Amino acid sequence: MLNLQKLQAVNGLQGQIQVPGDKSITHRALMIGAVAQGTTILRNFATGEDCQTTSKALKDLGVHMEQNQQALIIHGQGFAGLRQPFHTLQMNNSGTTTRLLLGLLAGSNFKARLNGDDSLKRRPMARVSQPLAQLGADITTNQGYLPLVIEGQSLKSTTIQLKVASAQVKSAIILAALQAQGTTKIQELLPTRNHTELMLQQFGANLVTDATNQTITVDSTGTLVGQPINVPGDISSAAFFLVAAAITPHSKITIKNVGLNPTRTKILTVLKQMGARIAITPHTAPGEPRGDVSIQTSHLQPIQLTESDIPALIDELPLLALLAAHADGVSQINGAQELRFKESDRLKTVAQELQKLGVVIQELPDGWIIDGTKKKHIQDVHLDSHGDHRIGMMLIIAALNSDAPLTLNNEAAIAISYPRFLTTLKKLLGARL
Ligand SMILES: O=C(O)C1=C[C@@H](OP(=O)(O)O)[C@@H](O)[C@H](O)C1
Ligand SMILES: C=C(OP(=O)(O)O)C(=O)O
Repeated sequence: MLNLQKLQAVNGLQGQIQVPGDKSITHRALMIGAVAQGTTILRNFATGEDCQTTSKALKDLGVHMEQNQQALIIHGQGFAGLRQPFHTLQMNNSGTTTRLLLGLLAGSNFKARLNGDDSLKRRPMARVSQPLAQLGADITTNQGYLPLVIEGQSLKSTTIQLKVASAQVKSAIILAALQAQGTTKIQELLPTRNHTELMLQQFGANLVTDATNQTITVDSTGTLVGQPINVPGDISSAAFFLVAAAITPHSKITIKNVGLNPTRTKILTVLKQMGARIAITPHTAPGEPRGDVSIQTSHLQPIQLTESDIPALIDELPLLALLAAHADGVSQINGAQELRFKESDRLKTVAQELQKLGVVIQELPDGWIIDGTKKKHIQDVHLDSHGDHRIGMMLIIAALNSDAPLTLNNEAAIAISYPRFLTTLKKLLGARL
């Protein structure tokens, strides 16, 4: 149990920090590096538990990797270099590992069994096994959930219309399409993060995107060649501190080297729309866009968001609820039903935990209504992450401005994406470590 009373922001948040490398990009670099030919050198990669789950699974599949102080070196031997694992592949808490790996293994010449922790076992896998089956994949799920068995098949290309706006599902299909005979067309429901597409283009895949039609065309004729990848800071991790500074008096912070891929930056747009004093200085480096982001304490206006706004800030929505609780008016978020399928049912857990803090928040089937003008007294000092890293970190930020004796249960979940979160937060608070 974490004592949150020790983490009060008495003098605001100040200073300059960096956040860990992007989790989504790290998962992809590990997997694509593993099936490319030659050496992939990965710098500034995410070291949280989810990405360790990916590297462990790849090692279990026979991929050779070594780590020195600055870089992870992956010795890829093509798709044909993957080997049947000796035991069940453990997906732990990571949805991205599970779903992308299914795409990677769909065209192999062996069988693998995948399982996960209790949270992951509650998350839907039919959304990925069904479209992969259209390419000829053979996946037997436990009624749409883990554990599952995948038996590699020779795959045939086709056209696939995605039924959910999910970068994980899209990426799984793209990774399978690289192994399918012919040309696969994927039609997205809404644009989602495009790190898989950008990285595969860098590695030499034959992949074309059409932003106007939201289609991706993948041909298996390209050859993937190992690449150097310098991962930008994770905007989804940076967001905790951006929101903390915006809502905490006397704050002014800068986060260096944050990933600024437009499919991920909606939180910055929304902060601006809400009136946050934010400045972005882009870098000119090649590869994924990145830059420095500065923010100060701000007077916030309410916001309305609908379905098309959601994918580009999907993981920041718990934080957005907290921002809305500090805005001068009533905010409404709709079209966010995907939050029910994350590490926890985030629509429910966010409402439940913020209500403990006296926030006036109503859970809707697909979002929330949050009245920032009507704060009640603290209802319960015992907060809970529900084993969900993003809920845990959001609650720590929510508690910064309270002098109540608050505690956080299940705080260990933070290590899923950000093991050093508290160290960095304490640095910004000026606290002794
Ligand atoms: O592709 C990815 O790396 C991710 C996609 C999103 O999930 P969905 O694809 O399920 O929306 C996001 O919530 C997750 O944290 C990471
Ligand atoms: C949903 C998340 O991750 P995953 O789906 O990979 O478990 C997340 O990091 O918020």
